[in-house]
Amino acid sequence: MLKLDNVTKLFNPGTPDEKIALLGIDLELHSGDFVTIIGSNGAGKSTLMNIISGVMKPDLGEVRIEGNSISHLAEYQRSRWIGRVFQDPMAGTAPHMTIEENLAMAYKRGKSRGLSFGVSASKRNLFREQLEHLGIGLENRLRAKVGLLSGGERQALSLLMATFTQPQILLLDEHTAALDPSRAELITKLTETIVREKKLTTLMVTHNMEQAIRLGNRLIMMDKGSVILDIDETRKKDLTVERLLGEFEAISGHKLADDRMMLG
Ligand SMILES: Nc1ncnc2c1ncn2[C@@H]1O[C@H](COP(=O)(O)OP(=O)(O)OP(=O)(O)O)[C@@H](O)[C@H]1O
Repeated sequence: MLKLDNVTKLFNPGTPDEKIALLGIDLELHSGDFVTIIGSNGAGKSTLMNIISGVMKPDLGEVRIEGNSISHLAEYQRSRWIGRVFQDPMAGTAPHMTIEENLAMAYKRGKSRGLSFGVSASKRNLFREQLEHLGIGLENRLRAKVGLLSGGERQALSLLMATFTQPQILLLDEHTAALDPSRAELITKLTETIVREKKLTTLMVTHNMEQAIRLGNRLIMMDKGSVILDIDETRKKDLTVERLLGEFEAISGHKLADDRMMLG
């Protein structure tokens, strides 16, 4: 499904500020995999998400979907296959547009040119149906401006928009980190439901160890630009936060340093 071969990214190469953000990453996600990623500060998690989504190009290596290289494609060209939800609830939606206009925009993604952002009666019914499924009453506020929604409501809408057209890959970039605990839990539950129902292949960066262990069928730990631990479903079932931190320390030779780390 998604395959990264030898993906390497340096910032400021050849200068005293040179930073190796990713060092020869080989990673394969199979269809339906839900992989959580944790790692220390500056491990390369955001760079990895940016390279998969096309925000950045790698210096070396290839990104492939279903065997086809997408390395040469720009972010907007990849958006038909890749949905992304960011940490910042403001990032995934247009605040001055209404809920239905935002959904119309998401609906159009990856479709041929010429379709308008207009909202026909049949589209409105589809949007209402999808919003109802979120279970937070947004279906009654189709014409409300998105800027008026709470952070949790915007993240729920962002999640729906990112997955509306059934992307092949869903990237979740600490998407619950900016929310209070009850809203974060709501978005986590919605994520689980949407990923399960739409059978999405998902990569989720989180600073919440307990969440990383509980969600998904595979867990990856990164440190200094490399994947240092790749834990499958069977091993993940017996994992605890303590054991995970212990394994990290044994392999990396240092304690996990993460300013935003939450144990559970
Ligand atoms: N635009 C940039 N210019 C220079 N260096 C950068 C840039 N973006 C990232 N880096 C560096 O690349 C490395 C990887 O950064 P990245 O943001 O991918 O890590 P991260 O795992 O997401 O970290 P965190 O969890 O602390 O946000 C770090 O050393 C970082 O300082």
